[in-house]
Amino acid sequence: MADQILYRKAEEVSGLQNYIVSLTEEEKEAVARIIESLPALDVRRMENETLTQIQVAAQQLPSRLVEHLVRFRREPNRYGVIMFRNLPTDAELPATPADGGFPADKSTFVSEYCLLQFLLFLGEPIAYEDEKAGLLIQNVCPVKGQEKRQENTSSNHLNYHTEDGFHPYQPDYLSLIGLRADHDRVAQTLTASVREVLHTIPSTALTLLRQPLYRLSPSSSFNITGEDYSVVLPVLSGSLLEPQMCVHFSSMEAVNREAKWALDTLRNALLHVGIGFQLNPGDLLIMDNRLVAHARTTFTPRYDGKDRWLQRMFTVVDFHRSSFSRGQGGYVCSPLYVESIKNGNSTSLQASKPVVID
Ligand SMILES: O=C(O)CCC(=O)C(=O)O
Ligand SMILES: [Fe+2]
Repeated sequence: MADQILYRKAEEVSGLQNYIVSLTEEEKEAVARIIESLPALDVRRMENETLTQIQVAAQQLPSRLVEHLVRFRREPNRYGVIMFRNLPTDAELPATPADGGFPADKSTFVSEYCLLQFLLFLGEPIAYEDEKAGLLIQNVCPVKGQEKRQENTSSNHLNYHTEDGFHPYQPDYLSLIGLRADHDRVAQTLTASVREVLHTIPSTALTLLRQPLYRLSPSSSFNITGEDYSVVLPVLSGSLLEPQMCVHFSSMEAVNREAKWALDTLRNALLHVGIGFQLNPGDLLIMDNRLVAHARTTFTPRYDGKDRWLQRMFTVVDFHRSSFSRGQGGYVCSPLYVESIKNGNSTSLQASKPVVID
């Protein structure tokens, strides 16, 4: 069932305005000039050397923007998000990919370069072979026939979730850049931060939310083959006063009634602090995936090539932790595989296939 939609528009949340950074025309030109100096990108084969060149070039970004990124990484704000507006955009765009896949006919790379330049200040890029073909920069578009799915190819309400929270190497940061708005300009990406609600949650609920009492199944965007699988996790972890949160209001189930009560309490609290961001061309929203859950409101696609189109990229702060899964020099985690635990009734997801080095 879809969550009841309750949110304030980002422009109306006064404290958030410090973290909505609109580029001046000079800053926009400076970003565009850096991008012009960079070669054409092959998004399907991003070499380490290419990433290094992009990151070196990004050191020339206007210092105000760099300062915002550095501060966000060091001390995330209570909303767990930062947004940049008025970024340069691609002069021409091909049709919005009908299948949400790679747009082979996109011949300029302004949106990709904006994502990469900004996100490389927030860790190392990461992707997953079982999701969106392991693309580092993924396309988020409505797909015909998938309107009601709880994944980003849908257009009905998408419930709050932590991105890939079931994955051992889930993203620390998740970013979305707007290429095309929806026709009616109604789609809002919603965020809800644990830091906004923690003080409202009774301590009994907090204690339960810190226990591994929550079963989480991978999202349907992940092509994991095998039997039924899930992981059992706590919802809150880490610091008592500034915990991390992992939730999913479609694919997470509490294992008993008390745990369900605690999750419902958190869910209701989050539903009251939602913030809505409309992602127009040139808008970049960066979320700390450890602090915020995100969702999306309903919109109506026309499947006419001009539908809503976002691009998405993930980063992690500790890249080494996933090195076994990624193998040498790569940023794509190898497929998860499912291993039954015969003595319990459960299954568990294993980190990855071992990497074979010739
Ligand atoms: O469409 C959106 O605004 C967000 C979709 C989403 O949850 C995602 O791409 O991770
Ligand atoms: Fe998502």
